[in-house]
Amino acid sequence: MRSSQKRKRSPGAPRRPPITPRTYGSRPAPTPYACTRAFYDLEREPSSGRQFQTPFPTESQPEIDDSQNHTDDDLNHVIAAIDMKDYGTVGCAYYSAVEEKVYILGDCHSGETGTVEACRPLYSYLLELIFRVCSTTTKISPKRQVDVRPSQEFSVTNAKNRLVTLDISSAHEDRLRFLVPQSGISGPEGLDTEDMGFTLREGRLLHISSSIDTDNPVSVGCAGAVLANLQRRRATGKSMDPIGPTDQCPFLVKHLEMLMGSNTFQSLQIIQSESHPNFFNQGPGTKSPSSKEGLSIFGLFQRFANTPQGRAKLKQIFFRPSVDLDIIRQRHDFIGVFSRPDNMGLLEKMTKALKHIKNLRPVMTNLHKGISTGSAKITGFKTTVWASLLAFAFYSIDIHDSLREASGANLPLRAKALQIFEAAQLYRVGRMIQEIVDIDNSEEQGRTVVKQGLDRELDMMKDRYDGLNSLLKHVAIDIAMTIPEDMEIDVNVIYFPQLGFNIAIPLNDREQPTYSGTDDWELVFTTENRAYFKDFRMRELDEKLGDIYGLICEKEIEIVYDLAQRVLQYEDMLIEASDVCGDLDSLLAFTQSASFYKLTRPRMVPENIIKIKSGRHLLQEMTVSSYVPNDTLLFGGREEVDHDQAPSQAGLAPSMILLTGPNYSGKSVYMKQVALILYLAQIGSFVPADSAELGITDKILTKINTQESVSKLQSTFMSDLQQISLCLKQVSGRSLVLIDEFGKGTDGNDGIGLACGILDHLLNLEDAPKVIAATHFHEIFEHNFLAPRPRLQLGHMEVKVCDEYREAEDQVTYLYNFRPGRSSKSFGTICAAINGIDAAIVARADEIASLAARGENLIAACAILPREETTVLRQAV
Ligand SMILES: Nc1ncnc2c1ncn2[C@@H]1O[C@H](COP(=O)(O)OP(=O)(O)OP(=O)(O)O)[C@@H](O)[C@H]1O
Repeated sequence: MRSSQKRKRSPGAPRRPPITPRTYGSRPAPTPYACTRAFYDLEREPSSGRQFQTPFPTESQPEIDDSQNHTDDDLNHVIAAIDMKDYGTVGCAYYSAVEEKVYILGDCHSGETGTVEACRPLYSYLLELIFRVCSTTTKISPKRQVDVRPSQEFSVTNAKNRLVTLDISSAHEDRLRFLVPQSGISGPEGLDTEDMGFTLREGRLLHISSSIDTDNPVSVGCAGAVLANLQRRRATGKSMDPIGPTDQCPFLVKHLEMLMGSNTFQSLQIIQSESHPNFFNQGPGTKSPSSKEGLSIFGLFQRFANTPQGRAKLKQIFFRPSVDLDIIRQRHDFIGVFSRPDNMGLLEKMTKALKHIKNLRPVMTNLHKGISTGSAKITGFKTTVWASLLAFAFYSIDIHDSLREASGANLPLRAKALQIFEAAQLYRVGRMIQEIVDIDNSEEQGRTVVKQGLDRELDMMKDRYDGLNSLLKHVAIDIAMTIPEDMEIDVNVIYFPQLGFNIAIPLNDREQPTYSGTDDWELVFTTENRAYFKDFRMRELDEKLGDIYGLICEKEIEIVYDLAQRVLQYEDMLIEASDVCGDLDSLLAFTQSASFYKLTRPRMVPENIIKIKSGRHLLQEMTVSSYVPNDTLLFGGREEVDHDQAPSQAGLAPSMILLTGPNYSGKSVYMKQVALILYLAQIGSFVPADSAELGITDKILTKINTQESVSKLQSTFMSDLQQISLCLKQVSGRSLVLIDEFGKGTDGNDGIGLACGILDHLLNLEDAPKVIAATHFHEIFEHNFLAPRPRLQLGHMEVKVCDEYREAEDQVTYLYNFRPGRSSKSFGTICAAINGIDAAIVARADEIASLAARGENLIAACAILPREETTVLRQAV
């Protein structure tokens, strides 16, 4: 607080002193997780009754003396490694000793970025998942042991080094030598791989890439950590029995399997993060390069989520489509209920309320921190804490009331939310805060201010403090009067908490006070441009009022601390309520999307079927003026099919649609549209179609859109092969496989052969997956490489062709209708013309294509020189 006086001038307005925050309370901040990396050793109950011992040295348990022989207990081990990168991606891999197999999960995203805390549910989810898998396969309940390992064990480079040393990677070594020939070396048979210009390591790495998707760096790092652990165990095993046969050594790895990959997410544009256009745009404290959601299906839905926890939940749902019919139906029911016209008002009320709701997890952490530390920043936070809590209580009551009112709602989530909101005592928490905290003043002053009328003593102190303004003004005038009249000096009287009252006099050019007062003035301290003195008046004020500000703060801290303790009694319930707001928000986002994008409820059925009427592609339909919807019918598996369901061709029960059609006719869009409809249905959303009848699909496997990257070792064709190899390894009768133009990156005959081989294999599987494939290899049909069969349906995307297309403006009209049967042409040259390729080049391409079609000698034809060149040559001769 300060009062300023200039000699012979009117006094300036006094102002309050800056707030000095203080530390108060003694409650320690919650300890964050000690680390982000952990091992989980899940050992099933030993059959011999031997005591469980951890192979890892931990504080509580010394390293075991594993001097006993390896028994069946070794086979009971499942070793899982989990890691989180600081931008919210969790990876996981585990080893099953009984199967001698390492499973690698695809990288998962917590939905929230930046904190270990945010990933906690995902950690637990993954762990529970593994735990459940282990228990159900053996029907024995596992025990767990956790160990924390150094980060180097989780590095991707180390992981790759370990993966290439596995026996499985060397199985095809004899073939690897032909994969990457060095330029200039032709690569005759018998040459060593190193002679061929690529190392054995690279070759093995390529082979490994056909089993696992190395675009999941966190999970691949975890696999490395699991392998490191197994290596240590084997070392112990060898030391026990140094001459024992190695194949009897436990903890061998003979198989690798990737459980889910990121490829499908990218190729279907489900979730796509784009790097921030400004690479250096990384705000303070940002731990990773910033990214934003690009054009994606998730982006279309995310815009309807209002809370941070709702957005996080939505992302989790998008990353984890369900195969549980009950879960899917419950979500569909929820959307159905809140899409009803009589519930529209409630939907609006809830979404409005959700806009004011914050995620209480960080709010509660700040409440703890504010109580234990109380730096200036934290004091600022506290204001937000109370405002957020009050808003939460207030608006959650609105949501609670709307849920209660909702008609026709027999929904588990509604029941759960009502129960949680009631248990959270929202009224009580809200009233407590409202009675004590002066929210407006707190925000203005950047600290928690207690309301007037709550504590008499505090009110009196505040009155006295407020009266200081006029008191300081008068004192400043008094002092100014004692300064000689010829000196024009600014005199201020300033109150600093802890330092008390001081006279402030400006410094001159020589950094000396412009006035030093009378004998009783004592210089206390100087700053850059002022000197501060105490005289008898200041000492008197110090004595009478000096502690007042400190006393006010202390009293307020006491009251607020007490309030915080009372609120923290409801912490768990409030956090649950905040989480359930996220659940509601995510499903309400689905509900709003359903009405905004005109989605309909799919009928989820137990049969292995995809039956879509007038399906659409959500992203594509936004980019074209009029989108043409299409139907789809596919049956997977081996079960008997109700042939009435099939289209006009009686008895046809296709598990595969093989699409042909000109370039640009909509083949890729069609196949992606089917996959997306299925995907949306299985995350619990309504779908873009007039109607859809869908059976549960366990995986969507894709060979679409090769992503070329300089950081990748593979060529385009190799990458295609690896994608298809991953598909074939993971496919089941319940899967949907999309194959877009496989085999185009190599010699035509090889490509056709490989494509036919793969399609034939998929059709012949007893438990056949549902497949949509697109190809430009018309030779497949012309030479009958794929025998017709009921499981195979040929289809094409319709186009209207003008015979004299060279002259006509619109040579090909794309109708984008899916039609049964095959198309005979690719119209590649017309596409080239449409896309701006020079007319002369297109004409020449047409000429060569028609010669080839007539079976004429292309060499002779190409040897004919153009007329101008012939003339020039004649003249030269
Ligand atoms: N059903 C549709 N309705 C309207 N426009 C469509 C439809 N399907 C596709 N398109 C348009 O056609 C374009 C090309 O589609 P798509 O990439 O699927 O063709 P394609 O047959 O796979 O081509 P290519 O064989 O060259 O890969 C799309 O970008 C879109 O603009």
